[in-house]
Amino acid sequence: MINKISTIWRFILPVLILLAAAPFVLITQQTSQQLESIQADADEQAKTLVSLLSVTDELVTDKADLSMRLLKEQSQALGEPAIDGQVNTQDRVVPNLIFGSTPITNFFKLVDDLSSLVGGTATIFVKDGDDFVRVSTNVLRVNMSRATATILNPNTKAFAALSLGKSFHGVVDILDEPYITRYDPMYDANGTVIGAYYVGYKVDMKVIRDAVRNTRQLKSGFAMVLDGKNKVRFHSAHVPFSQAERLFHEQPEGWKFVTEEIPNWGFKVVVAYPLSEARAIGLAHSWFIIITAVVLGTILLVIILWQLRRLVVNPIGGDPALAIDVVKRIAAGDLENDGLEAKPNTLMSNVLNMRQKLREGIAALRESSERMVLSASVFEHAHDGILITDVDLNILNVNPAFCKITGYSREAALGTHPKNIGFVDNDPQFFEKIQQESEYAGEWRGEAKNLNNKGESYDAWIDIFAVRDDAQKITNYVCLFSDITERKQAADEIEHLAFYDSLTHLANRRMLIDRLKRAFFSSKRTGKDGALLFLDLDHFKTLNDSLGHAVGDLLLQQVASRLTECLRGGDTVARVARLGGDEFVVMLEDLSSHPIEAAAQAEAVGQKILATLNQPYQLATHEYHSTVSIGVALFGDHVDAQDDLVKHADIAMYQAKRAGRNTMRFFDPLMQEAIDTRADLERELRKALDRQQFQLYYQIQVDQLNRPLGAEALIRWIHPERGMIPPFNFISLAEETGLILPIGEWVLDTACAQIKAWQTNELTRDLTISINVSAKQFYQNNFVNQVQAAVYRHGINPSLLKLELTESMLLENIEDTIVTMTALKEIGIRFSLDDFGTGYSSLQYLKRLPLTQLKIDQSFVRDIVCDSSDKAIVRTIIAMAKSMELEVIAEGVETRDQQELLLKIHCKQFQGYLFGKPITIDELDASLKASLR
Ligand SMILES: Nc1nc2c(ncn2[C@@H]2O[C@H](COP(=O)(O)O[C@H]3[C@@H](O)[C@H](n4cnc5c(=O)[nH]c(N)nc54)O[C@@H]3COP(=O)(O)O)[C@@H](O)[C@H]2O)c(=O)[nH]1
Repeated sequence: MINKISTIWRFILPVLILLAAAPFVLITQQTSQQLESIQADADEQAKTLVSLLSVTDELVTDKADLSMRLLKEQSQALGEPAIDGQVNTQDRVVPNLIFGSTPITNFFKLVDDLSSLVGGTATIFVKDGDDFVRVSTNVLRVNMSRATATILNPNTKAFAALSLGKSFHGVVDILDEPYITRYDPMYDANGTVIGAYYVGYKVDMKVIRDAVRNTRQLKSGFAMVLDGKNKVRFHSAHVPFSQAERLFHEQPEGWKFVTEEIPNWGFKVVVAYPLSEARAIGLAHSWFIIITAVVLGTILLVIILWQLRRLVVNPIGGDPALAIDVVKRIAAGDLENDGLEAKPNTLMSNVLNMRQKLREGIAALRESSERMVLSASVFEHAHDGILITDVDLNILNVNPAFCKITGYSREAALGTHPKNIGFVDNDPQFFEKIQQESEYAGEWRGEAKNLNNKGESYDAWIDIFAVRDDAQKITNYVCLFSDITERKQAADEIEHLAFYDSLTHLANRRMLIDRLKRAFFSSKRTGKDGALLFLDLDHFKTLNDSLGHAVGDLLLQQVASRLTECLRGGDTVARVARLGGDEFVVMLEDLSSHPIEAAAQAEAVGQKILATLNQPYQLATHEYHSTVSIGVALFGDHVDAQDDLVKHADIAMYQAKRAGRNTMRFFDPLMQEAIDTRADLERELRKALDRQQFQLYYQIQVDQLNRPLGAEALIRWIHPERGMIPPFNFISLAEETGLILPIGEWVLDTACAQIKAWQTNELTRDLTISINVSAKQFYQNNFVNQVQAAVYRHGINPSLLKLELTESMLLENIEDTIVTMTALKEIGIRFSLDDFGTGYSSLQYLKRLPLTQLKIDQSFVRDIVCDSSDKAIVRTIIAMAKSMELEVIAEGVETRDQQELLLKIHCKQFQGYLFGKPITIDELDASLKASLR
């Protein structure tokens, strides 16, 4: 229905109906008004005609009254009326009426005088029996003779009144002419009616007749005057008499008759008109109103339509009923797309948009609710534990699997922090890190050790991710986890079986090869060497054969555990494997990049193993003594395949067997020789300190005018057989063996003693001594105390002692370095940064070190004259030192050209062969004496 009739039409239709009905109502009303008006007009016409007659009546009646009075007065002037016998008149015998003595019959003077005086007619009647007979009259017959002896028509009202002794006043038709008459009874002296007086005036009907004749009611309507016998006396001229008479008598329905009675006369005035004409006139009158109403109505309708469209339909964007229908359907939950379209930016378009959005929203909600139901189901039934926290990691919800895995009830978990219920027990800072990192990553997964509610540890696979709101702000964390303890154990077991020896639980050959691959790769990347030690127990077969395999197995197990034990906590990374039988392999990584040093490190480990495995074994009830032969191959022995390295070590092991067992051999003979030499050197070095074979040489340091500033103390080993051994040949060995600590202490003490000696001489008391400090020495816990003790012991000015440190050693642990240097600086000790320019010092770090001096490495000085890049580096170092307010000393200055160039670029301190090689103190003192004098 709504679709069939639009709201506009539903609005317009009643208006149109009203507009259409209005003319009918108007016509009806107008016609009815017109009919009433015509009716009133007819009434008015009738009344006017009546009043005309009434006026005539009044005028004539007054005249008749006056005439009657005069007639009586004049009669009575003659005397009292009486009857005196009879008299004959016109052949009729009638009582003889006399006034006084005057007979009245045929006495005409009274009546004629009256007529001549006031007009009209007059008559005196005598009563004869019941009749009233005219005895004196000036009323004429048709033949113009006086109408004496005629009687008053007994059928008239006048006769009836007189018979009763009453007067009569009214219109009487006399000879078809209307007369206004007055009849008064005449009494004799006894009061008996003996006769009657009459006066009458013929009514002049001309005026009335003319008025009636000219009367026209509407077009066909007319007026007429009827007498008391309903005889038409006058009628409108435009209507024939017969028609007027017929219409009056027939009184047809289509005609309206208005009748007015004329009192006294018995006449009536009738105004008649056809109703059809009245209606036609009403209709004619209504046309203007109808047309006006239709025009105004149409204009009104157009305005209403225009405004309706402008104010309602256009903003709505369609039929309002349609919009209401759509809204109702939306309210009822019907959001189906019915293909409706609307102009943009209208209510309808917005409603349709809203419906579209609602539909999409509900679809999304439905989908999300389905997902939520699914999620809830997953949450409840998941085998993995799930916990949800707020942004501060307070637990908001946990699932049943959580309770099953952790043993904590839901109530116990809610509101608490995961770490309070044993999550990631292996990393106390874990959740802080997660929170810090989640801003960027938002997701973390991996293995962790958790504790259950009984405090038992279990392996968990944890997957944590952050949930963010629309503004990408983290609102929650969700943690999914599973207990992988059993899985891990099974995997570990499988791995163990695949990669480990079941008897000793050491790595097997497969594992060894795999680790070797990685170690090779790492060695190539870092440049650090590695070694493989191939171990074979001596005479193991004999043990097996004599005491049985079970005892043999016991030995193997104890060897394995001793190997593991003795290699734990060493300086190098060591991994132990059993290849089978009595063969073991030890892999060493991160050895020195220097082959000899690497070999020495490997040799040291080998020696340790030999010593460890040499200890007696308790094999069940048997005490047993075993030895081992070890073959060593270095990664640097030009092998690419891991198997080759194992073979090399195996070959070396056989060499050890051939050498008498219970010993170690290197695969490379040269290496073996170097190792042997080194071993000798170490033994010698250990004795050297006790035997005072060390001596300090001093190399002078000068200013820009070649004046002595001090000297660098450089150690020399004066070997009784090998002669003077330079520091290059033994310092690194001393560092590796730890002998550098007593050696360094000796250097410090000797240098302080020398400063003290110089302090006693005025010429040398301001000279400084620089000593080289190795990393091991510097990072001793008591190094600061050591220096301080030496300074106090010798009572020297600490500012004359300069410690030379290298960049690489300082940066090993910058924070500890700063602490140590600062403590020494507080004592008054000064620092020189040795070999400057060869390391990768960051300015940022250098700024934090309390340095006094930068020592430009001799490698830059060597070619400074011919190599522009060296010159640029040195210039930069000098500029940088200046900006940091540090002194600069150039070492290795051998030529005058080098010095001059360095002077030009503002280097003011020098050390090198140009000024003097390292020499004994005696030589230096002699030289100083000469130059300072
Ligand atoms: N921990 C300790 N280390 C020490 C000690 N004494 C020395 N050393 C370290 O040995 C390095 C080598 O010293 P050395 O062989 O004595 O060489 C020094 C000079 O002889 C040499 N030099 C000096 N001037 C010249 C030159 O003009 N030409 C040239 N070819 N060589 C020259 O330079 C070495 C001094 O170097 P530096 O120490 O960097 O100033 C030595 O570098 C120390 O690391 C010790 O007691 N303890």
